[in-house]
Amino acid sequence: MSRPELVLASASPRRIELLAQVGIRPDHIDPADIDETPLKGETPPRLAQRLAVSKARAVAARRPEAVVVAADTVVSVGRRLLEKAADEAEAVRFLKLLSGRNHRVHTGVAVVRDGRLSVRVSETRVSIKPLSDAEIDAYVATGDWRGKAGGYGIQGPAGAFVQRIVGSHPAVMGLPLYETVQLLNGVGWRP
Ligand SMILES: Cc1cn([C@H]2C[C@H](O)[C@@H](COP(=O)(O)OP(=O)(O)OP(=O)(O)O)O2)c(=O)[nH]c1=O
Repeated sequence: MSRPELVLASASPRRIELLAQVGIRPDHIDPADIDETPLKGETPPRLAQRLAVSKARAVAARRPEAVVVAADTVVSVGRRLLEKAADEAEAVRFLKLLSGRNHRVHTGVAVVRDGRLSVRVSETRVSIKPLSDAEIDAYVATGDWRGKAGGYGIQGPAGAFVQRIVGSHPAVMGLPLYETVQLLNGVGWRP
C-alpha cells in the first residue's frame, strides 16, 4: 500500500519549518478556516485542544484519504487569554501584562487518519523578565509580534526577554515536535 499524503492544516510558516526540522515535509499545506472564538469559561488547554481538533477535522472532511495534522497555540496569563494582538497598542498592552511574570503556552496538536482522531496538548511555562517601556516599544516597532499569539515570538528578538521556559520550545513556536511525531507514528505514518 502506498503512503497516504500528509496534509498540514495550517497557515503558520513556523509549523512548516518545525516539521522540516524533523524531516517531515507535508505533501500539501491546506489551512483550515475556522472560528477561533473561545467558549464561555473554556480553559486554555481545552481551547487549544478544541481548535486543533476543529482544524484537523475541517480539512480531513475535504481530504478523507490523507493524514491531516493541525495545531493551535494559546497564550494565557493568570485567567486572561492573550490572542494575536490586533495592533501595536494591543501588543504593548500584552507585553506589559507578560512583563516580570510567568505565563503559560498551550499547544494542541491533532491528527486525523481514516476518520480516527488523536490529539495531545502540550503545556509550557514561560518566564519573561521585567520589561522597560523602552524595551517594549523597541520590540513592538519591529513588527515581529504580528500573527503570533500573546504578542511575541520566542524565536525572534523577544527571545532575549525569556528568562526560563519549562516545557517545549517548539510548542511555544506553534508545534510540539515530540507529541506530533508520536501522534503520526501512532497512526502508522512514517516520513
Ligand atoms: C507564543 C508564540 C506564538 N507563535 C505563533 C505560533 C502560531 O503560528 C501563532 C498562534 O496562532 P494559531 O491560531 O495557533 O495558528 P495560526 O493562526 O498562525 O495558523 P493556523 O491556524 O492556520 O494553523 O502564534 C510563535 O510563532 N512564537 C511564539 O513565541
